[in-house]
Amino acid sequence: MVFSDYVAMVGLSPALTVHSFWRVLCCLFAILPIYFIGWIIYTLFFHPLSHYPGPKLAAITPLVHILWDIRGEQHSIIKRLHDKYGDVVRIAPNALAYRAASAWKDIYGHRKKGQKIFLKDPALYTPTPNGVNAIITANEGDHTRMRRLLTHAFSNKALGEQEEILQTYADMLIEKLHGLIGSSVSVDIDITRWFNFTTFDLIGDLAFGEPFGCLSHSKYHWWVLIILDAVKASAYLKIFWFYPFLVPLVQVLIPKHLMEKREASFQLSVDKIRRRLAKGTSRPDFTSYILKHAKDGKGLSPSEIDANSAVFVLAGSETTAALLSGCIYFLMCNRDAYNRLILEIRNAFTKASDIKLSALTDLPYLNAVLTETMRIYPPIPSMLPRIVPEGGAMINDRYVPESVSVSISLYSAFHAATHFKNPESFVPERWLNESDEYNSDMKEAFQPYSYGPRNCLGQQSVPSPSSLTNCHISFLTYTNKTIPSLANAEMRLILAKCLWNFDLELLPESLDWKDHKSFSLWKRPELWVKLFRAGGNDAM
Ligand code: HEM
Repeated sequence: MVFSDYVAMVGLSPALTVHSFWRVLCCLFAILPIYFIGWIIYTLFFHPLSHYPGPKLAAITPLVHILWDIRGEQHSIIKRLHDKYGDVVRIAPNALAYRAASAWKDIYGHRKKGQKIFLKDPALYTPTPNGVNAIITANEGDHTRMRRLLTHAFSNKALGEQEEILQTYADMLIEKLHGLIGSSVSVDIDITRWFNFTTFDLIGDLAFGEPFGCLSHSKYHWWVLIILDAVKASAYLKIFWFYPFLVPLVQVLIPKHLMEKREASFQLSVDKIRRRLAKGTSRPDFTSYILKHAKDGKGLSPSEIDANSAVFVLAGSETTAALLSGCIYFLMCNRDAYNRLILEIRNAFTKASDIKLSALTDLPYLNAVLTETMRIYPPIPSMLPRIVPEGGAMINDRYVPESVSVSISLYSAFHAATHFKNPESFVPERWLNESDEYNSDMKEAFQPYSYGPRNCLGQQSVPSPSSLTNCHISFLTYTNKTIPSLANAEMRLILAKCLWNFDLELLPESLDWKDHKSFSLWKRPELWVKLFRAGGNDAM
């Protein structure tokens, strides 16, 4: 409907109304700058966060930090800001980013009775494309129900039953890599793709009862290729949280291919989980645990099962694949660490079939290497924003008013010189008590799996259901040899088998590999290495 039609319809004199329309428009144009100037003065000088340091432009508009996200630079920019301004930085009109160790407990820790919890910031945690919340985005009540149910799939007992599945994919990887070398002395490979193949196939089997077929076909399944684009779409979706009036422009503002990939990746996981549910078998995958409560009313609804399965695949594959790639890169760049690890692994096992999960917990250097990789190259380098509850809260010994979005930046906290000596150096020894050199490291700042009731389910090991309500972790959890977990078990097994079977050398094209972008997860480029059969490289 054009303006004149509208005028005719409401029965106004066209001349008068056109005149009024222009007057209203002119007034609007006059008022807008006044509004914006007023907003800038308020947000910089009178807003409750105006005393927090940070870039002025970011304090005025959330668009600045959305731009950091969209450009994949959030992790490095926040680190630079912390180095410049200190442990807390205002990164948006209503958002603070922390790096202090105490903020873990203040923001993410378990609450005392009567204390309100910090809910996940809905600007980042959007429901899956079916509009349903999975465990990662669920509200408190639904989260407790889902976590209680799903925790059983990650118990020690479950892990024991799942070992066979883990071994199958680790062995398939080794067999494929041997096949690539064939009768040659060595082969040049992009090792990131092989780790991706393995962790996606493995988690596909655990979540859906069928792998993605990446290892068997030696190529990416389309789902794996688009998954990071699907995550990237979420960075764009944030714009609509801050500016809901832009929703009608969704088609214009978000690249169409990103939205399509988000939908397609979700639909594939729905198809796969439906196939798994139809089989109804009792193999020791996640679904069998979910199905145990299907009929007693305590279980997940079909759409919750869809949503959670998609989350499992993403949470459980990209993270471990990133860590393994990072681990190989830092070992290649630090030959002393590499040689020490090779020695530990090869001395521990005389034959490949001896490499069992239980035996791997006894290799301190292996665990120290994985932990140090997690520090220097955390698989989730970004922020995990939460909303300060009603009444406000003390964070890092300072009062923060309610409704403010607060987060730790994992990358920044783990790279802070105030927390770790030589933060940019790869030093697995800092996690072993061999000398006093790294005693001053503030290890409490290091929580790569997050902290408190919403920490990572995949790192959690649950001895008995009675301890479910008190499952917070300390950094000891993943260096402590007595506590395996799915994430640790998988990474130890794959890394140990690779290094027992092969020697590796970094190729020149990947020397600067570590400098890349992140979109909640890393956008890993190819990592080119020369692969030899163990002992087959005379130069080593
Ligand atoms: C190196 C490996 C891993 C790292 C560093 C990691 C890290 C994390 C982090 C930081 C969170 C908190 C996310 C948030 O607050 O938004 C999380 C949550 C989660 N992770 Fe992991 N993760 C890893 C592996 C896994 C694996 C193998 C699985 C298995 C499927 C898994 C499943 C989950 C689930 C289900 C959640 C949501 C838990 C909840 O909200 O209660 N993760 N992970």
